[in-house]
Amino acid sequence: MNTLFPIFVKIENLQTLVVGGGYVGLEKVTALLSNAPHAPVTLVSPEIRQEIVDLAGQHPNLQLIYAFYSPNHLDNNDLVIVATNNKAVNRQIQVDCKTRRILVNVADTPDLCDFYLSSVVKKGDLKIAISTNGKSPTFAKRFREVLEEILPDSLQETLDNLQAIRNRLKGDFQHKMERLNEITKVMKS
Ligand SMILES: C[C@@]1(CC(=O)O)c2cc3[nH]c(cc4nc(cc5[nH]c(cc(n2)[C@H]1CCC(=O)O)[C@@](C)(CC(=O)O)[C@@H]5CCC(=O)O)C(CC(=O)O)=C4CCC(=O)O)c(CCC(=O)O)c3CC(=O)O
Ligand SMILES: NC(=O)C1=CN([C@@H]2O[C@H](COP(=O)(O)OP(=O)(O)OC[C@H]3O[C@@H](n4cnc5c(N)ncnc54)[C@H](O)[C@@H]3O)[C@@H](O)[C@H]2O)C=CC1
Repeated sequence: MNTLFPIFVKIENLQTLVVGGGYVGLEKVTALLSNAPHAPVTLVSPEIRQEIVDLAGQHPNLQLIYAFYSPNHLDNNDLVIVATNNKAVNRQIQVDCKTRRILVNVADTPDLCDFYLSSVVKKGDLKIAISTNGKSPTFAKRFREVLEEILPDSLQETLDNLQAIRNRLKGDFQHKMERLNEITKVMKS
């Protein structure tokens, strides 16, 4: 069954905590900040990879805490991504998050995740998130590369033009919808 419900989150408006400062922590922080450079993110870990320290140098909104996880680190956070190399700690953090109704991702344990990260294709304002329902992240990565290759850079111009037309169109909702459907019909051929 594929029951995942995709949403696009305004991560700048939320507080995100990443637990674990290793390779996976780096991947997840990079994923967050490459989409939203100003998103407020805190990373807690006794040891933190140099690449993450460098990222914090470029992003004042990335706060580093050198400590082992404790439940008070969850305070004021909306989303938590767990990436320690200790399964028992990961599980405990997941339980703590559920108690507090905080959405949680445990990178190495799909069954403990409330949400998955996706492969992200971005061409200007167009963003496509790819999921394989946890089956093959590598397929998601490869498919992202295929889409990045085939989507033309001119897409942004098309979106800008469509926005201008959308803003100019007068009339009721029905009329606008019909016009915009008419104008974009060419995409289907
Ligand atoms: C369920 C999910 C939960 C989550 O992490 O959110 C999850 C779980 C796991 N990943 C594992 C491994 C790898 N993950 C990647 C890469 C990515 N993983 C991402 C997402 C997800 N990974 C979620 C499902 C997404 C979906 O539905 O497709 C991407 C898309 C987004 C991101 O992480 O930002 C990002 C690609 C970004 C890009 O480049 O576009 C690579 C390849 C690589 O890095 O080259 C490998 C090694 C190869 C392999 O093992 O497949 C393991 C085994 C760990 C172990 O063996 O210890 C588990 C655990 C398990 O499956 O049990
Ligand atoms: N979902 C995914 O994409 C993938 C998941 N994994 C899994 O993710 C986990 C982490 O992998 P890596 O980052 O490569 O490991 P790593 O060993 O590079 O990093 C682990 C980090 O966790 C920190 N840590 C340990 N105990 C902690 C605690 N109590 N509180 C806070 N931080 C703590 C360590 O200081 C270290 O910085 C592994 O269990 C691995 O199996 C691995 C590859 C891909």
